Amino acid sequence: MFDINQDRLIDSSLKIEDESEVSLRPRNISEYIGQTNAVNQLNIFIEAAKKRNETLDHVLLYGPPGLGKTTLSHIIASEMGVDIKVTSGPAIERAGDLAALLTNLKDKDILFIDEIHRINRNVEEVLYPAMEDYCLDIIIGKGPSARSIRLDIPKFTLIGATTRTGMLTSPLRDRFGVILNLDLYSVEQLLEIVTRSAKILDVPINNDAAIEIARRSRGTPRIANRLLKRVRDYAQVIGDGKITLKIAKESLLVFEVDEEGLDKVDQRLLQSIIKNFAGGPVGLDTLAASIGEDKETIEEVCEPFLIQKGFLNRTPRGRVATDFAYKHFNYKR
Ligand SMILES: Nc1ncnc2c1ncn2[C@@H]1O[C@H](COP(=O)(O)OP(=O)(O)OP(=O)(O)O)[C@@H](O)[C@H]1O
Ligand SMILES: [Mg+2]
Repeated sequence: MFDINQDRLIDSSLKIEDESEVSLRPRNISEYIGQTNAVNQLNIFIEAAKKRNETLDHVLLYGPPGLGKTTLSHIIASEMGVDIKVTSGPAIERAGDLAALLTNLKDKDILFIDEIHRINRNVEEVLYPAMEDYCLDIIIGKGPSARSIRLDIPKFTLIGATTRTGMLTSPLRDRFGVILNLDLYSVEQLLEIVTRSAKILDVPINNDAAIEIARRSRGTPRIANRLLKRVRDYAQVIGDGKITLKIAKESLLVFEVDEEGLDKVDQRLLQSIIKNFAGGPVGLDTLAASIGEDKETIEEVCEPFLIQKGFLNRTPRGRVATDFAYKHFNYKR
């Protein structure tokens, strides 16, 4: 009936079906829930740039996947009243690709580069003068007759998104005037998001059911929206279409998301630290090998949430399971 033996439901990376999430995407700053710190700062910079009729300074957004970096970039563009071109680090293969993108922009336009930490080294070097002086240094010819010419490009704004600033080289990081960190969302904020999305999707939902979904969304709007859609399917097939607390709990059980929002990977990770490594400390490499997941997923997807929730600590000697984790799985120290 419900074959959910698919990928990780709780995975916050973008899936094909999430494309329909575009309709759930907030269009302006007033619809954007939470991230007050980032939003307040942005409001000021946008206002100031508009007053001076200048280009917005380059912005770097960082935080775990699915927290709204892409959404925020589109909102910045619409608040500034400019166009935005979207690309990603791995998509820009050669310096020439970047040059083509940049020369096609207009003054004040935004170039959004997702996963900017995965940008090619040669391409990155073209970005430096582009960001700093709005120009490109192009080399014409080869060997002794080669010469370099400077080409002016429009005064654009670069918005870069990355999961961790630590993965950026410092010359690149230093060229961003504004660096904003997006935090995991609180249950209250996720509740607002679930309620808003349910309204847009036109599914009736009880408040206690919405809280349940919010609680199990690992602090991530993308997961909240995804769980809401799956629970909606369940409600329509098993129930009468309305999402009640009972329906929400039942379906989340089928999807193997526990009461704290931990999925199978989170559970395996914590249980492995407890059972195989006596609670830790255990190094990331060893841990990754023991549960057969890659390091990046553990660091960028699992850990921020597990640390926020108090299940896990990162120490200089490795990862440690907390008392709370022991209690959650009913293990004794
Ligand atoms: N502040 C918010 N308020 C309401 N909904 C939000 C908010 N932030 C994100 N969302 C919802 O979550 C979805 C995912 O957001 P988005 O694609 O912007 O994440 P992201 O940080 O760019 O993720 P990734 O790092 O994977 O690219 C959006 O489609 C939107 O529906
Ligand atoms: Mg994105």
